[in-house]
Amino acid sequence: MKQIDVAVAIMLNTEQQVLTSWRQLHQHQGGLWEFPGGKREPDESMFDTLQREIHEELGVSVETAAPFVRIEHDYGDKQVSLDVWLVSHFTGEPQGKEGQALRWQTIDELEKGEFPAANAAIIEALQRASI
Ligand SMILES: Nc1nc2c([nH]c(=O)n2[C@H]2C[C@H](O)[C@@H](COP(=O)(O)OP(=O)(O)OP(=O)(O)O)O2)c(=O)[nH]1
Ligand SMILES: [Mg+2]
Repeated sequence: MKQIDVAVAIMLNTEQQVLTSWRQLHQHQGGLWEFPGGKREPDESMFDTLQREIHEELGVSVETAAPFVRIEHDYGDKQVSLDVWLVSHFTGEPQGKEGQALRWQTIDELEKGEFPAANAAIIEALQRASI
């Protein structure tokens, strides 16, 4: 089974809110909210992927991040391995560089039903960790 490696960013602002981004309808799992990120390219480390994707999607630079949790999920049409990072420092103001809507929410406000199924485990881990 071929798994797709995905780097995913939990970006927090000074009010302890997390950034979520809307997945456009044409994308896999479109019409749902996500934590920003994307697929690893050959020869990249997961941290390289994280920095590249966050720069492409939001126009900001990830300075420091720590691995938080890894989630494997089978959607039937695609198998993903989500490498989730807690981004402790970034520079710049996030903007939807690909036309996607962005919003900031507290961890308590995150609703599993608004995200792809794999994200339920991420949201549980965040709520348990009380970051
Ligand atoms: N970025 C992101 N992807 C997620 C999340 N949850 C989840 O199941 N996924 C899945 C959906 C996709 O199958 C895959 C990530 O793909 P992506 O569409 O972000 O990849 P990408 O940025 O490289 O986009 P593209 O070049 O293929 O358009 O992981 C999440 O919270 N964030
Ligand atoms: Mg993406």
